[in-house]
Amino acid sequence: MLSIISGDDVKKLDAAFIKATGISSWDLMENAAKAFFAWYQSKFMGVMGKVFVFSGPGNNGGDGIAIARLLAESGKTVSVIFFQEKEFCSKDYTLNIEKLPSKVNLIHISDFNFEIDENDVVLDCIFGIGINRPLEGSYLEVIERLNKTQCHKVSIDIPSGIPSDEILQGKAFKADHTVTFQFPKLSLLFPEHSEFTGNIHVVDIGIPDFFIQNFHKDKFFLRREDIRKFHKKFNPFSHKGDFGRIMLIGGSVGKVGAMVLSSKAALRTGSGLVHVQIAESERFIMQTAVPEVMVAGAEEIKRLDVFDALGIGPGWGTEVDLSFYCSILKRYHKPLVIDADGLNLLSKKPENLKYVPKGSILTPHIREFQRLAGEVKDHKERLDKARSFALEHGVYLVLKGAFTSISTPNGEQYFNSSGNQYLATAGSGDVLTGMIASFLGQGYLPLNAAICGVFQHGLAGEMTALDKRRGVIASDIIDTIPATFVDLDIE
Ligand SMILES: NC(=O)C1=CN([C@@H]2O[C@H](COP(=O)(O)OP(=O)(O)OC[C@H]3O[C@@H](n4cnc5c(N)ncnc54)[C@H](OP(=O)(O)O)[C@@H]3O)[C@@H](O)[C@H]2O)[C@@H](O)CC1
Ligand SMILES: [K+]
Repeated sequence: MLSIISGDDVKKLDAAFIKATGISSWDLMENAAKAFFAWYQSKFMGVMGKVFVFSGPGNNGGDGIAIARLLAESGKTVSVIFFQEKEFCSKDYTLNIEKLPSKVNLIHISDFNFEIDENDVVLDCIFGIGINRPLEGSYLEVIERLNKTQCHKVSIDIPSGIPSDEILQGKAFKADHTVTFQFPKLSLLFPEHSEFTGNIHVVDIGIPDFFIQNFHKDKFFLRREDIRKFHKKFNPFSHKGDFGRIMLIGGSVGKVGAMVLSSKAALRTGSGLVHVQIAESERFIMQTAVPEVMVAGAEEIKRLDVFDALGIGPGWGTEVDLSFYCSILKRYHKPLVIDADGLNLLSKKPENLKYVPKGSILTPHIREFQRLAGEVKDHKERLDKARSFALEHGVYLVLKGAFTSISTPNGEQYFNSSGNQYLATAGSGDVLTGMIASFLGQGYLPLNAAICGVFQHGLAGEMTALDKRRGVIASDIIDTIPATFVDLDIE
């Protein structure tokens, strides 16, 4: 798991790492350049065009010049386009200029004619996390011109113009790929910046995560290799009771499909027993669609505590008797999952939030969260609000979207890295509810249930999109859940 630290802390981290290990700041830049070069070789070596490296005056520009050297040594035709004479540039920029082989064309921006071909590659090393004001003058002109140029575009560390932790003011470089060092900068995860970042790739520059943790505050980036450790182990002696008994509550008239999806997803995620509480008239549809599910009667609703987890909300409608909802929340004493109409009903009567059992998992998408917590001006404020909401109510708040975030009752935030745009399809949220409720019912801690559910839901989306792309529907995601266990090597 990678810790996400602020741009200001990166500078302190660099200084502390250099002091502790005795390596030089130039070595660290060289590590960054080599890490980028390895990425480039794996992704871009087939691209035969020329490489244009646009280098700003700071260390981001210095990275670019070191990268230009490595690319030229590998046989590429490389030009460096610079903005400032070296005496106005950072120390490691200057050192790298001195090491640049003569075969690299070194061109001042005022002499550059912008003859860039479709097959050429532009590396954006104008500004990194040291940007401290909106772009202007020649920087702005060049970036606007590059944004209109057809070619391959890659940003180093962060698209130039975007600050590391804040929302962009003004313009920025539009990349097809952003190759970021060590961990994704927080602002790369904001939806407002998706048109600039392109695909995000994190490359390791050799600062161990335990070292970074000295600086970390409360934000983490979840990657595929992290997921195994959040899973419980089962063995051949495990029986269906060990896999949990859950109850899903929702499915009003005409909306029982949501419960079909949630309950199937829970079964595919490994639940031993799945009960559903739905509108009486929808019983036949439910049992035909998912024969493995048991439809709950009045008796089960009375004895809620026999269930290892509840999932409330899919297809429930907003006409539900609020006193019935409230009685469920008051009588159930373990963490549960609330989604969709379960959340909308809480927005209608926020005082009921106090009855939500501590450690429960709430899974709003952006609009549902807005109904619950109020308007925000941008994603940064939304994330801050999600954090304070989770702290205040003692819940795990799963804010769904690209890089779904999980805010915890102790103020931490975990960002998911799996998934794609094809998950934005009807019923996808119902699938996630079923998955998280299933893990919770299998005895996972709420954080682990949320992490495994969110990651594998995203992974199932990625895997099913391989041959379906925008044709992915929620049922395909469910069908792919078992393959995610295989893919991650989880028994
Ligand atoms: N551990 C790591 O992660 C490592 C990070 N590394 C790399 O270092 C990068 C950070 O480098 P950095 O701190 O030198 O900042 P960077 O973004 O190059 O620019 C600062 C310069 O720009 C200027 N300036 C600012 N805004 C401006 C504007 N709007 N318009 C005009 N000028 C503006 C500012 O000068 P000012 O005018 O404010 O005095 C200053 O000269 C990081 O992103 C990564 O690529 C690796 O090398 C090694 C390990
Ligand atoms: K950059």
